[in-house]
Amino acid sequence: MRLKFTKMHGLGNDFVMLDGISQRIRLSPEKIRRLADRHFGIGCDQVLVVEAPRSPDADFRYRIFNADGGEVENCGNGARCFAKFVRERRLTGKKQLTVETAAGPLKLSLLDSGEVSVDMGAPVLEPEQIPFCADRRAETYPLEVDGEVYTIGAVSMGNPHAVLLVDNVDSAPVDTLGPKIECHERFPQRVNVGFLQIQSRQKARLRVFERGVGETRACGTGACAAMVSAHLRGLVDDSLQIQLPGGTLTIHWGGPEQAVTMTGPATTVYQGQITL
Ligand SMILES: N[C@H](CCC[C@H](N)C(=O)O)C(=O)O
Repeated sequence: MRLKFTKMHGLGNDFVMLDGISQRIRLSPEKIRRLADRHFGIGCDQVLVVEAPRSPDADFRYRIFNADGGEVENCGNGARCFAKFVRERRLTGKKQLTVETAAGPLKLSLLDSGEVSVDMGAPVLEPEQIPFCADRRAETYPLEVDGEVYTIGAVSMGNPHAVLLVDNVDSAPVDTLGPKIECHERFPQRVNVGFLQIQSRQKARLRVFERGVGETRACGTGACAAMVSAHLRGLVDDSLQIQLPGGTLTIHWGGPEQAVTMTGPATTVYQGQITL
């Protein structure tokens, strides 16, 4: 199978973008892993496949696959890259888009600045919907890992996130604690793990160990989940600048039942073809 692709990134969280409208795409988990492999394939954190919408209310549908081959529900950085991708490929002339994802519809706006703003929908906080095993909904939960108890927030942005507060992200145990929490038994579908350093009520730093990938240079849904968890704990205002290793996202959330808005860049790196 010969595939045309576009390599893109959102703050260094990188993607192989595939137009599934003008080319017929059949991808097994093994083929996804091959595309994502940084030595035997193109190399990326996620593979995104753009398709025609199933609903008349949407402009497109897009599917998201982690580097390990698993399909997931949502991808914030990917949503921004998707919006730029469909404009650049002239699949649409619109600047306001509705896209179907496995987590539901997202509304995206291409801004004159070149950045993209995404209405990420309202966070999900009920443990069984995250999913996370807990007796009741709370702002924070104790989580035991190797005999030590950590305090986490648990939030879904369509995909599951655990959020830990740290004094300094540079010294956070991302590589050691990240994978242990990713596969913790209380997260039956595994989980993305965010390490959040709050600098003020308007600024924070974040590193994310992503489910199915490992640490990435940025995580859009992770930034949204971290903001929600910090807001629930009364630690930040309604608008937060989050600095990730790859750059900064602006996240806005007014409180429970309200949508989270994420704004940031999307970058096209190159186009190519691959035979799988
Ligand atoms: N690893 C995530 C999917 C990609 C999310 C991330 N790249 C973003 O920008 O939100 C998961 O398994 O739920």
